[in-house]
Amino acid sequence: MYKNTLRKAAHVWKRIIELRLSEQEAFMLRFYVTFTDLHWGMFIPAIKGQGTEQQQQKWLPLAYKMQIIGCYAQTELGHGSNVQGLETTATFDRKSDEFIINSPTLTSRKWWPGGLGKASTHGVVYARLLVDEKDHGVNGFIVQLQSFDDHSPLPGITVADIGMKFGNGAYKTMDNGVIRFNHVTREGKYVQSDVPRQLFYGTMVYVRQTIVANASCALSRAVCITTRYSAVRRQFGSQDGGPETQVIDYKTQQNKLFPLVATAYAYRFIGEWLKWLYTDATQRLQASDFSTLPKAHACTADLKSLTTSSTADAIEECRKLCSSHGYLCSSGIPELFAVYVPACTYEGDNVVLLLQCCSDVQQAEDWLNPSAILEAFESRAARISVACARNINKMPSQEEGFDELSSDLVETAVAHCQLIIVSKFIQKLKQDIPGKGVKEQLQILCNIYALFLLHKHQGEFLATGAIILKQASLASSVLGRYDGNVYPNLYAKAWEELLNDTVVPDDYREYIRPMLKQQLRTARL
Ligand SMILES: Cc1cc2nc3c(=O)[nH]c(=O)nc-3n(C[C@H](O)[C@H](O)[C@H](O)COP(=O)(O)OP(=O)(O)OC[C@H]3O[C@@H](n4cnc5c(N)ncnc54)[C@H](O)[C@@H]3O)c2cc1C
Repeated sequence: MYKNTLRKAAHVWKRIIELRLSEQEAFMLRFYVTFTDLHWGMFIPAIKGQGTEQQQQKWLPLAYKMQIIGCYAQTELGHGSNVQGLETTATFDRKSDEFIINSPTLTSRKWWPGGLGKASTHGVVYARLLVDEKDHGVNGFIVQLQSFDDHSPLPGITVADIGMKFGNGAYKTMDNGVIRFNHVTREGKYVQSDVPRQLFYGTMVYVRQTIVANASCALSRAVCITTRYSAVRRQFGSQDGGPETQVIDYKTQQNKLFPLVATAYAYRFIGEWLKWLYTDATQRLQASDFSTLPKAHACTADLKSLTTSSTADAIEECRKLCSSHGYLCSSGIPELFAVYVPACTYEGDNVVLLLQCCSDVQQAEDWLNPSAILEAFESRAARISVACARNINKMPSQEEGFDELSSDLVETAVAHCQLIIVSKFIQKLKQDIPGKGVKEQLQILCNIYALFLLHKHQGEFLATGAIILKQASLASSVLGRYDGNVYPNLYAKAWEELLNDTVVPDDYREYIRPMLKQQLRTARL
């Protein structure tokens, strides 16, 4: 799969040059090829957004012509969301006038950057800048990773692919990588950057607004597949040998599908608005006006979180709406889901982003009181049931009422079942439960369950902004080890990856080298 991606990337690049495509046209063509995603999607924007003029003049022409391939190396084995916790160091050595890049611990090794494992020759590496033992915090450094002669890692660098990922193809076609720097040096002179700190946020705003736009694309594909199939699929309802009912005519199907179709449109418009917001903020930045940047930053972070979470859920919902056939890879939905779902994690974990943007959201403490939980579930179930019953009574007959309001009935049933489960859980906790500490743990689990539902159906509850983490299955996983020895095992497991049998990918000579070595005079880029 990786070889095939390299082949496609090389071909796409050839066509971009032959057809003399503009940046926008080239973007559309590359959209379907993941291997160079990070080069164009993060490496170049990081240099454009954070580099000094001198740095841009040096690196951008090389990057635009793909004479270097870059990645964005921020996340480490031990830290993702907490960027301030990064451990990689860049120590300025006055004697040699160099930065020495080092991974002092196992957890400091870069872990995840797309394109790092095999393809990239360079990376924007985020590291703590140490000058005369003073820590200047996390800064970006352009570091050469592979030799231009044979693509082997430069001295002091250990680099590999991190291993198989979720899905059938999806991100398995990308060499997300791990890298260890052992006192790596490069020539360079330390110059205090004159680029305003705020521009760092400008890069994030750019990347996140493209993610929001992509949410609409992914969701549109899912609802398009589902809507067409729902019109073709027929189940039940045949009268006198006539055709069965199209499943799109069932209210329950409509109730789930139509809001998703509407959402795809809503996301498209919000994506366009964010693009405008970004362009406006960029123009102002050029005039050293930073006034709109905080708003643009908050909006893109918040909307990135909201749109990617709901799109991932929506694609899965579409799979269910296509039922068994949606589970087949040939439906296109499983692959779409596998490609899409990490958007909830990369460029900022969605929960963490929401926490950043909604600091005034109410806390969950009040809901830890069982009677408050029960009251809320009871009143919600009662309100929905009464409303539903009233609406059914307004119909000419009960049968027609049940048919027309089937979605409401499903909602009522769900609310009622959830009330039963929560109340039984609470009831159980009033009894004696043997085993030291077992009751306390069950109490926590009960709260988690109830608060998860409160959060999921917050529109119905008019509830709080409490955030609940879903529990993942931990069985036979390097993450869920009984001994907690996660990092060494995660790290060791990566080296079992087939792609890591050779340091330089087998296909380097065929695809990467020709791309890096070519002279691209005809390109408009
Ligand atoms: C497909 C893919 C591609 C990627 N590409 C790149 C790349 O090119 N370059 C790169 O540098 N990185 C990349 N990443 C890494 C990505 O940026 C990180 O995964 C992301 O920042 C989240 O960090 P983490 O995975 O370490 O999660 P963690 O931060 O460890 O989060 C674990 C859990 O803790 C929760 N949590 C964390 N902090 C808080 C808090 N303060 N309050 C409440 N809950 C919290 C989170 O919500 C989450 O549920 C990629 C990841 C993926 C999946």
